[in-house]
Amino acid sequence: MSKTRIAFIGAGNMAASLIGGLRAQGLDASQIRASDPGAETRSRIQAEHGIETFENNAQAIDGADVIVLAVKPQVMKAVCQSLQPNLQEGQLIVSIAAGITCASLQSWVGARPVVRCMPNTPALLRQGVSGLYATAEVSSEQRQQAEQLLSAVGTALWLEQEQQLDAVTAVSGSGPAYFFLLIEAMTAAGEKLGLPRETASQLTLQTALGAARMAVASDVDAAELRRRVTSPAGTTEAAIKSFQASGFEAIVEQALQAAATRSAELAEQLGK
Ligand SMILES: NC(=O)C1=CN([C@@H]2O[C@H](COP(=O)(O)OP(=O)(O)OC[C@H]3O[C@@H](n4cnc5c(N)ncnc54)[C@H](OP(=O)(O)O)[C@@H]3O)[C@@H](O)[C@H]2O)C=CC1
Ligand SMILES: O=C(O)[C@@H]1CCC=N1
Repeated sequence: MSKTRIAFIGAGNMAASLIGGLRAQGLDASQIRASDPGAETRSRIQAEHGIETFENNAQAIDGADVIVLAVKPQVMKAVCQSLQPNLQEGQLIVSIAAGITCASLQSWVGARPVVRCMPNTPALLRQGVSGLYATAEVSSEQRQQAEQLLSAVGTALWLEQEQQLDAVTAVSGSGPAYFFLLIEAMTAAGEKLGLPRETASQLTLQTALGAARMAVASDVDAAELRRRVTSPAGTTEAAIKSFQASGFEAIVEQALQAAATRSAELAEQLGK
């Protein structure tokens, strides 16, 4: 990574998280470029990270070793097709878009090395996790470059099958939103039980943080940690029984299935 030059196409939420992580890891601002149609977006990213920005995508990729496609899936085809004539030999394409397959990307940019990955927004705090899949054209040096890019913002896990990215998207790509939803719901319920909103919020947030840290640090699994909180005939047991009577596990399974199905649908709808 010491000399790798990286160009981001699209400088929105995820690109900003990744650029922040790379800069915090010590990558020089001169090694990173970004392009985006939004003048305000470009000014913000330039001011925050000191990198050069462009309105024109072709200018941003000139001389880059790695091109990170960080645009919405809906514009990916148009972006790839407009980049294609300007791509240079040996450039690695890394896509972070939900749903869009390597086959679609290669049909738009040519049979080039492509890594498809799915990061998540805690990348902003370098607490992200990503799944990565590489096409056969990707060299071992390029695999390392992609892994270092995603490792700069958290944990990077290689996948054997591209299809597994639908599941990664359902679990960790969209996952932060599920925890935020639980935080919202617990805070509101605490308030209904008579706590001031700010107190309910602090109790919920510190409990979420503490539980996640315990689960990560512990040598026993989450089910055992849960059992240790659950006294026989106590308060936790009452709450867990209520969750389970409402089909908690099935609700979670159905929600993740809906996300994975949507990921596959995006591939179908936007991949041609
Ligand atoms: N947000 C998340 O939690 C995650 C998102 N992803 C994936 O990351 C990708 C980006 O998502 P996110 O960062 O949230 O989206 P954002 O909308 O925040 O960022 C996308 C950026 O691309 C810009 N853009 C639009 N058209 C072009 C173009 N032709 N050339 C260059 N830039 C362009 C947009 O500008 P404008 O707004 O003006 O259109 C916007 O600034 C998506 O494909 C998503 O699936 C992956 C994992 C997690
Ligand atoms: O909701 C989405 O489609 C994107 C992909 C994963 C998280 N956000």
